[in-house]
Amino acid sequence: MLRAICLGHAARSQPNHFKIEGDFTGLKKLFNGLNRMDTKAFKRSLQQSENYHRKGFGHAEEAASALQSEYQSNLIEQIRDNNYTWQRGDVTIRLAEAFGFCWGVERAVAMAYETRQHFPTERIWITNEIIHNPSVNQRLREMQVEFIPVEQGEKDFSIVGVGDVVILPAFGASVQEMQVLNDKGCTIVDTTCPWVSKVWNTVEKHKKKAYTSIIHGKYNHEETVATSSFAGKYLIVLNIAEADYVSNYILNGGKREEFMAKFSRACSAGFDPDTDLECIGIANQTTMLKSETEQIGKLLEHTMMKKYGPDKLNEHFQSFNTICDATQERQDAMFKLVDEKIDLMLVIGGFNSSNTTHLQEIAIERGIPSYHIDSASRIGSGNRVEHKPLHRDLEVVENWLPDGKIVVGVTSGASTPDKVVEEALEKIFELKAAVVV
Ligand SMILES: C/C(=C\COP(=O)(O)OP(=O)(O)O)CO
Ligand code: SF4
Repeated sequence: MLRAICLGHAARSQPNHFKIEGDFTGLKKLFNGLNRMDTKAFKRSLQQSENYHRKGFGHAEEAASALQSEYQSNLIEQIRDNNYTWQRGDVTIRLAEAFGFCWGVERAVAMAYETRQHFPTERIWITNEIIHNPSVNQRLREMQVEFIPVEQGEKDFSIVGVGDVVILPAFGASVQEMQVLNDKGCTIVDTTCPWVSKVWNTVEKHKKKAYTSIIHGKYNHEETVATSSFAGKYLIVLNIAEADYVSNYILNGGKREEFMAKFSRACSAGFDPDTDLECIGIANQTTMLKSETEQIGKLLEHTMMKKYGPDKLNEHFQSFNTICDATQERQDAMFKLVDEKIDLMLVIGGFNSSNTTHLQEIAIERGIPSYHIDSASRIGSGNRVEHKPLHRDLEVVENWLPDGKIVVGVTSGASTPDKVVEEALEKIFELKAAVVV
């Protein structure tokens, strides 16, 4: 119940001489709701527009065959059929049982190819990388799909003309970007993976109940930028350490300025940690480390239970697991692979690929020497590799392949074509053969 308390005669000359006391939650929810655009309604109306496409253009077969010839690999098919094992000379390859292109990536890239075929002469744009793989993005450039230019950190949409076609990548796009493109009257081809849209639905549910979405993800990752644009109040936590900091603030309070400095780029406008963490819902970027997402969910559930009591938990906490199946399968396969006797691990995928980086993390946690490369060109002659150690810049390592017989564990991220994996394996076979000579 709300109570208006008069602050007394002296305060009457001031505009707010009444202090409101009581349970503000309902009122705050109402203001937040009024302040924000109805993103759900916007999306629904966009989907009904004749300028909006998310189901391809009837060229699925041609697109599938282009993908097959450009990205598939016979060698990798053979290794799959040979119980994920291959031996040549001194090298035994052990391939993870789930790796490479996921369903959502194949779907998005195929749609981009279909778009080119369907609009052979129109100018086609993409709002950012379609997926985090350099060779696939390069292929789109070669097909004259242009990337929206970025000026001083801001995308410049003024370059897009009325009749142009704009592809939204597999990560999706922010609701503001969609609105700009829709207002311009462009043809929008939406390749957003449905698993990503599922996360948007989750934060919409939080928003409807005026819960703050706690998003486990990277605040500047394209998917999380899009997801947070559909949220009401939100706070993005990168890892368990940040979640722990938030939990501690909820339970014990803390320095507001320090909190705001820490999350300045990772929270919604006007976020107030003292009032916006009373009711929270959990969501996550689809490609985070599954175990960490679960840990964060449990930690915040316990936090809210401790603060409000078990019987009030449902009023203050909501959680839906939005890690996608492909991410789970690739991480589970990696956990299986690192249990084997492996001399070194090769992790192949874009350096900005979140799911690939998490595969690398699993190998490193087990103490296996692990090399993250984005293409076969990183493997040089003379037994050297240029790779990206976790959270560090590129490094060159000499003599990375040990002498004698070796077992190499191999995995690749959800955005890595099998062809790239094959090229890397061929380089390893070549190097080891040269060492023997
Ligand atoms: C498109 C997409 C996943 C495909 O792998 P990506 O490597 O492109 O993306 P991410 O792991 O999120 O950095 C978003 O779920
Ligand atoms: S990793 Fe998951 S969410 Fe991302 S594109 Fe693939 S299937 Fe979709």
